[in-house]
Amino acid sequence: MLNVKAEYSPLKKVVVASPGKEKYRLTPKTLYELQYAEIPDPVELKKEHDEFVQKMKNEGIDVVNVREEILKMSKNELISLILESSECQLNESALENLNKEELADILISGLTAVEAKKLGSILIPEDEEFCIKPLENIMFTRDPGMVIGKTYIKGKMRWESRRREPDLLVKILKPENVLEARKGYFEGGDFFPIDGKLLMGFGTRSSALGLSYVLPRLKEMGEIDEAILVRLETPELHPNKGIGHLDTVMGVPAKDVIIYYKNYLDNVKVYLYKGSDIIRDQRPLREVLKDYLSKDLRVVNIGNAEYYDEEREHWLLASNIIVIDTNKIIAYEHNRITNKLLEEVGIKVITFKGNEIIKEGGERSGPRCMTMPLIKQ
Ligand SMILES: NC(=[NH2+])NCCC[C@H](N)C(=O)O
Repeated sequence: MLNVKAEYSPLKKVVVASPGKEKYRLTPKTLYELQYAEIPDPVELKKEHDEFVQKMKNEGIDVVNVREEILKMSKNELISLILESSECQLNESALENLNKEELADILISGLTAVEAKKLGSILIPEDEEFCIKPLENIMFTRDPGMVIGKTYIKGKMRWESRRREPDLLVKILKPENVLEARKGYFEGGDFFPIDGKLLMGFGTRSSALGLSYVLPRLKEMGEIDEAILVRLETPELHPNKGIGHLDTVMGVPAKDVIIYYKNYLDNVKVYLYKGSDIIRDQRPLREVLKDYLSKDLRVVNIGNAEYYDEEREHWLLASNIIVIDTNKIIAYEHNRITNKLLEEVGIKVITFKGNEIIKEGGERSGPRCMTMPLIKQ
C-alpha cells in the first residue's frame, strides 16, 4: 500500500537500485548520451551506495531494491522485455537457456554486440554498439516514478536514455493506482508533495505540458488542491550539464526549513495553480513558500550564500537530501558548510561519502535522486 504525505514526513518504505555492470559500460564516447559527466570507479561507487542503503536500514526503513525485485518476474516476462528493448534481432531460444539472474542483468546493464553475438549470429560491422543500451541511470530511482498520497505517477522522461525506466518500474512495483503522465515530460526529481499540495519544478526536465496534463488529474483524484510551480531556467537545455531537477537547487528537510540556492532561486518565476487557473506570483520562492510550509520558515542558504561556497556546494548537491524522520536527514558528507547550517537550525544530519556517486555530474545527483519513497507519513 502506497502513502506519501510530504517531503518532510518520516520515511518508512523506499525503492533503491544498486549500481551494477551498467556502470562498467561508461566510456568517453557514451558518456553524453547516457547522461554522465565523468567515469566513476565502479567498485567505490558500489561501496558508497551500499553504505547509503545501510544507513537507511539502520533507521528501520524498509528498502526495496530494483535489482532484487526484478528477479520476481517470470522468465517469459524477462525474455519478452529483452526482445522488446533490443535493437538487434536476438535469438529467442538462446535467451531461454539463460537463467533469471542473467536475463535480469541484460535488462538493466544492457547487451553489447559482442555479447549478443555469443547468443547467436547478428550481422553488425562494429562491435562497440549496444543491442540493448544499459539503463545507466536506473540508480536514480527518484525520477521515473513518484508517489503522492495513494497515487503512483508513471513519469515521462525527457532524455532518450531513460525512457525505458518508467515502464520497467511499474512492472516491478505493480502499484494499484497509476496515473500515467502522457504528455510533455514529468520526472520525480522535480516533484515535492507537501501534504495535499504539490511543489514542482519545470522547464529543464519536467515540462509545462507535463504539468498541464498531470495537475488537473491529481486534483480530480483528490490528491492535491493547489500547486506551487517553479520555472527552472538553464542556459542550455542539455542532457548532462547545467540545471537539472528542482531537487538540485532546493530541499525541504523539515516543515519549517528549506535548503535554498539563493543566487539562482531568487530569480526564477513562480506560478500558483489554484482553482482552475495558473497565475504568476511575483514574490521570490522563499516568500511564497511561507504560505505553504510555515510562516516561520527558516531558509538555509547553500554555502551560506557566500559566492564560492554557494557555487561549490550547489554543484556538489547540498540541497539533495532525503528526509528519514522528523528533523532528520541523510546528506552527502562533502557539503560541510550547508550541513553545519542545517545542524544549527535543529536538523540531525547523517552523512555518507559520495565521491564517486557525484561524478555522475551531468544534471547532478545525490541521496534524494537515489530514493523513491513508497511510504512517507
Ligand atoms: N532527481 C535527480 N536530481 N536526478 C538526477 C539524475 C541524474 C541522471 N544522470 C540524469 O540526468 O537523469
